[in-house]
Amino acid sequence: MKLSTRGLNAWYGPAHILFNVDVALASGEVVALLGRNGAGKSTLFRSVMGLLARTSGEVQLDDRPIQALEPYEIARRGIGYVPEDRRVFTELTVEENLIVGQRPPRPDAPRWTPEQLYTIFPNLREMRRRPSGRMSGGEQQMLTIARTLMGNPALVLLDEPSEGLAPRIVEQMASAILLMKTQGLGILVSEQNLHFARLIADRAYIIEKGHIRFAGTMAELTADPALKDAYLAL
Ligand SMILES: Nc1ncnc2c1ncn2[C@@H]1O[C@H](COP(=O)(O)OP(=O)(O)OP(=O)(O)O)[C@@H](O)[C@H]1O
Repeated sequence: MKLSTRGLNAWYGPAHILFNVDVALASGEVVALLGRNGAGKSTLFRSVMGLLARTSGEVQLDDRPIQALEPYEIARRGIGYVPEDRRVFTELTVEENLIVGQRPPRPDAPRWTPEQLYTIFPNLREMRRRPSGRMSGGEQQMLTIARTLMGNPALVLLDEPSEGLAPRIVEQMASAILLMKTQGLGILVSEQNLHFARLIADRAYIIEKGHIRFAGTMAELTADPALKDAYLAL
């Protein structure tokens, strides 16, 4: 499956936030969307999911336009979205949260069970019967991702999955994302942290003030330190 935007613009009320954004994501690859606070990363994800009142340009899934669809229809076509404000059902146990996320399998996407997700996120297995309100922020972040995978998406958009995590948990998150990729999932990860992106991504985009300033491989990005100085946090 392939997701792409062409000439995507987005507004919040009168404020023009995204300018002619072209990005693409295919099954089986991890792509980083890098940019500072307020650069427009979350807005791009929300625009793709049909959550913004005003956009122009195109969002295509396998070359078919999806920008006129409702958010739930876009999700049903196989795009999973994990927003920054991770929300778990705090009264439910870890395993109950996973079951709530379950959707029918799709032929063109990896199929997940709680058991497989526990192999990717071993912490969740130990806590499977614990109410999810009694977990750390990092564990809740992992649970939100795992619950999204229970919907059997072909592609997922992860909004800053490493944010606020302890270094050891950041490493677990990186290996979880790489395991998700080996199952054939396509993953677009927004990130401020170049170090985390280097651990996981094949390609990257840099967004600044709503414009894509760089598109290329991680090797190309690493080879040009001026990009980091100009557009990314240290
Ligand atoms: N609901 C909103 N109404 C008006 N402006 C908004 C709204 N949400 C975000 N913005 C503005 O849009 C711009 C892009 O914000 P966005 O959240 O997409 O950035 P980001 O790259 O995801 O950064 P962050 O890491 O802070 O989430 C910022 O200038 C922000 O102030």
